[in-house]
Amino acid sequence: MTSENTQQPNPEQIRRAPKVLLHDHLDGGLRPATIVELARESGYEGLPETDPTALGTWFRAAADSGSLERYLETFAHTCAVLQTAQALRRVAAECAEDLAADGVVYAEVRYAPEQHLEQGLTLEQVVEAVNEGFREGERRARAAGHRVRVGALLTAMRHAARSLEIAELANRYRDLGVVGFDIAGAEAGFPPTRHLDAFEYLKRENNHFTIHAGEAFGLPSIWQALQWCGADRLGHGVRIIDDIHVSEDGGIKLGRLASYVRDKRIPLELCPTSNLQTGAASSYVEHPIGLLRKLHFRATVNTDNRLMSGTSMSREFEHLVSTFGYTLDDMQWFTVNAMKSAFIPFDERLAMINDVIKPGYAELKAEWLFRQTAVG
Ligand SMILES: O=c1[nH]cnc2c1ncn2[C@@H]1O[C@H](CO)[C@@H](O)[C@H]1O
Ligand SMILES: [Zn+2]
Repeated sequence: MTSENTQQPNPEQIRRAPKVLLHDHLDGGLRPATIVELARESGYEGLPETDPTALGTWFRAAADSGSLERYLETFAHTCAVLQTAQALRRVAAECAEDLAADGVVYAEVRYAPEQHLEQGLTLEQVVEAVNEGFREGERRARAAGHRVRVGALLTAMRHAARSLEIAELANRYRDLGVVGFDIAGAEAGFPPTRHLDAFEYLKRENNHFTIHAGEAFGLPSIWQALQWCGADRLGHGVRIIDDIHVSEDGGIKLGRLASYVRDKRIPLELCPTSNLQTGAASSYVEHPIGLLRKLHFRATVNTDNRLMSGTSMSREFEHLVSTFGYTLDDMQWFTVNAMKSAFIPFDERLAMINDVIKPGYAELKAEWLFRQTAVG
């Protein structure tokens, strides 16, 4: 007699399972049909395709380039149609709705306010429009029978010079819909220490931040993000694998940095599909998440960019379940890891774990007890 716990969840169970998402870009998750409509309304003529299905395919193919720099070029089109408060509100609302429909119960969604100023919005207007959109999306999700809570992370672009200003913005909107700060963009040539003043400011304010590090560039980037900048979490951090040595007899030795990351329970915001597109990993089976999970790193599963990567939280888990044979218990482990690592207060994280996540998995795990056996 085996219990359902040891079995792999099917796609429908994966979708219903409560999931927590820490690394998702607002400008990387638009619905293709919405991009087409927004481009038409705003007169943007640069779209490579105007049929939504073809456009979705174009984004996935263009992002599947083997290089982070080329992956990032595709964001020119999504940012181009996100220049008004109305567009930002709409896309944020749809984001919350889509996540909720996919079974996400808590999400931190990031975007760079400085990329939405081309038509005269102020930084504050950008943040307020996105916040209103998230609240609207949460309400619509609830009306459709789903519950989701979405917090915003404000991103500063690492090649630009506005990080202190964006950090101050994140601090001003703290407890008003913004839960933290991030830096993103091309990694090679733009070390996080360029933005030390922003990180030091946030630390003095007792605020939270994550840093994209260890995606396109390796250990020095992770080391700087943690030991110079003081990041609470690592955006990707997947290259920590370079400091984990597996010998031929299967023995495993962690270097000093990998030990630190594991010992200090530094959350890794892993994004498997995105990594395959940018060349940070070559296949799901070779993706470091398998080993990092075995070694009990604080690993979490994320989408990065649902549009460019043609993915969702459920799809990421489907790949992991079929590649590594993960069970509902593994899914719960990743989900609890993510909830523990969120930037909302401890009591709220604990309540999400105890009152939402664990009961949700218990319910799914108990289903086999009530299965119907054949009659006659
Ligand atoms: O995986 C990534 N690595 C680094 N930067 C990224 C990634 N995905 C998106 N962005 C960048 O973050 C900006 C704000 O959301 C996006 O416009 C994109 O340039
Ligand atoms: Zn990212």
